Amino acid sequence: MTHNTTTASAEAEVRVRDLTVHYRIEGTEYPAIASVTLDLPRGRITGLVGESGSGKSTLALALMNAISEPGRVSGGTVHVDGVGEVTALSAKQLRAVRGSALGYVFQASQNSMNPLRTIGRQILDLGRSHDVKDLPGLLHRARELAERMGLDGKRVLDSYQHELSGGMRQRLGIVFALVLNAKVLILDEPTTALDVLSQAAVLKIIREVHEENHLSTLIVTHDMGVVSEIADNLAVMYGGRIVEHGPALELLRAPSHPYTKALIRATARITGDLASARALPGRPPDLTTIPKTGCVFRERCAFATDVCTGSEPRLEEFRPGHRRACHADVALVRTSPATPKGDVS
Ligand SMILES: Nc1ncnc2c1ncn2[C@@H]1O[C@H](COP(=O)(O)OP(=O)(O)OP(=O)(O)O)[C@@H](O)[C@H]1O
Repeated sequence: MTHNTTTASAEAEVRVRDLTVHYRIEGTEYPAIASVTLDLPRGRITGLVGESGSGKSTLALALMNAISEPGRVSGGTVHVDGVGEVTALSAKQLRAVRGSALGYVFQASQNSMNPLRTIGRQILDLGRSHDVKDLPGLLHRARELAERMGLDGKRVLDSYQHELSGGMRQRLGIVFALVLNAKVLILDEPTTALDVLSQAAVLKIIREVHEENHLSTLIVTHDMGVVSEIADNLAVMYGGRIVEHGPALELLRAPSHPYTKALIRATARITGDLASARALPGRPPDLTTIPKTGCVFRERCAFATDVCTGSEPRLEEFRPGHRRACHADVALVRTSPATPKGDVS
């Protein structure tokens, strides 16, 4: 692991402030993420974790201003250095920025290639749509990246999507995200189609390319094992909120939010002990059941008191570069063996 130990000193390439996204369901709007404030520092990999439905993909899409109907960005800002305010860009400006300044691999993007064109032609299309002058150079870089991903570069560039396995397409998704030399890289579940060995190899390459190009990288995953291997900083989401954010090692060793603690305990690869790994009890809320007042985690939290029903805890820094949103005492959460409430599944 090559984790840095602080979030505070690095310069932020991406600054998200009070970002809120609503989805409309049967005529009523519900917040999928609420007042998210987060910096993605240059040269750092930030892991975004949380159970299914916590709002991770919505946040990743909102960073690119790519939320579509029935959703909308209803508040807040996303500032990217060298690009400006992303939520204020026109559709044309957005097309130019996506892929070039902002590289991304969205969930299931291994299924979203053009079935009628070879991968090489699609790389050329990408280059042309971003006014790349040196197209042979672009192909060369794509081939080199593919080879670093453990693929036969020439073969995959000459292939059509249907000739490639899910794992190969997933690696190529990462090649597409990196080939235009983006400064910000957003990867949503980049290794889910890979077996554990390939996953480790691809994570290593992401880390190398990230360091060579001094990127700001966000990796979205529900897999704490993935982020424990690669992330410098971690942001933990629950019910559309960031509930803890700080240096990865510190957060993994001494979680200070009851939800982070439960999430880590449920991950055998981190505890290193299958027998001691405990399933996270209870279920996360969906959009219609997220509490409107108080702490969103209180119904599953072993530390909840009356104050958690009455007021929502703010995400506040309790030591440099480490923030959490919880009313309970930090030391108590860190030292107590308490597990979350709920019906053990
Ligand atoms: N297009 C949509 N219309 C309505 N609700 C949506 C839409 N997309 C997402 N949601 C809801 O918004 C909430 C957040 O979803 P999101 O996909 O961002 O979570 P996630 O943490 O990325 O989950 P997963 O790990 O399963 O992808 C969920 O309750 C989800 O059902």
